[in-house]
Amino acid sequence: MAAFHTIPVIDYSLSQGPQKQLFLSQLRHAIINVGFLQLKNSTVPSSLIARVKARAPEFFDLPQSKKDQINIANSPHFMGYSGFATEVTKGKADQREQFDLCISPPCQYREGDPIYKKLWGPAQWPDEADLPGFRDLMTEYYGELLKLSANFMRLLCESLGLPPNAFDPFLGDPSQISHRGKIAKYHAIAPGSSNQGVGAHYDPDFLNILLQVTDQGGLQAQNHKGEWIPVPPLKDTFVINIGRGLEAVTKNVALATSHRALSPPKGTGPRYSMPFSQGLRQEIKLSDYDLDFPREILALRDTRNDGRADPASYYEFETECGGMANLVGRVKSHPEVAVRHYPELFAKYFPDGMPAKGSSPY
Ligand SMILES: O=C(O)CCC(=O)C(=O)O
Ligand SMILES: [Fe+2]
Repeated sequence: MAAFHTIPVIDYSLSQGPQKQLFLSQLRHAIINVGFLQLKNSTVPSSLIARVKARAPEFFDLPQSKKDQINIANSPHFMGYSGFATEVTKGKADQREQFDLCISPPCQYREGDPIYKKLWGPAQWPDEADLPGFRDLMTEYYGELLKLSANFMRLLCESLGLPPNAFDPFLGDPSQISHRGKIAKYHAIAPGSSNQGVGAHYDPDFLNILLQVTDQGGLQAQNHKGEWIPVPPLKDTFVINIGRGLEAVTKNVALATSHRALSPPKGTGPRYSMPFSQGLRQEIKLSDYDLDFPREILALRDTRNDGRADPASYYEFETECGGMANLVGRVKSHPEVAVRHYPELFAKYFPDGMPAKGSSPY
């Protein structure tokens, strides 16, 4: 299979009518050979997308003291504000600020439970008086994304020759699953400084649905030859990409693809984006499942060029249950949270203590 040079744009509305088979074949190609796609005409109303885009930047305009009050380090659930350039990817600081938020059931961890049960719990929200209506708007938006991702998962199964409900064991009761969203602000490149908005990485979970809030571009996906292919912002369109969890459970049929975001060029203003990651049951060990793919689907996987230009960062999905794999991923990227709330994991993954600002062994 030739390396991809564009990101497929797929029309969700085709899946709801007589052209469903065309939709499924386009989806199959994107999932097996690219690992990225852009979904247009989804079920998320464009008026809602417009309101979310208009308000997402407001969080970052709060006074620094207000943002610091809901710092991510307060939260065992890794929810809240991460200051500029505090997150590190592949040893280098990402030139972005972030606000991690979610819709989540209450924290279910009880004394004696596995530690990963602590990972899920409520977001830290800014005061209602500071951003009136912001929390309700984001809650409405994530509710719509959840509906979309549930339907999209069923279509994804069908595109790979599986029954539409093949992923139900991983997804469980939707009201008991926590999903992670975030708003990221990429600052324009300062003279002489790095243009790493977020460094090359694979996403951990099942499915990631990203809204590019502003129009500068900068998101790129890497093909197997190592070339960086732009994922341009398109109106009312979501970027969807496969995570390492879904790759693991499909025995590599679905492809997780390395990607990165470059900082916006000086003079174009900050770039904002909103990644969302679909959660999955914490107790489940993905490698215990053997999905029954038709032979022709496995043949598509086996004839794909599987060389990876970017060595896959390891997410423990092959050896640990989903909750632990996710927790370890969060610990590695947020040692400031781990040192306070997960001291044993911190000691295991950071035996030399807290890394200097702007550096990390991962
Ligand atoms: O902001 C973007 O365009 C990409 C963000 C991303 O890949 C991530 O946060 O995992
Ligand atoms: Fe990502």
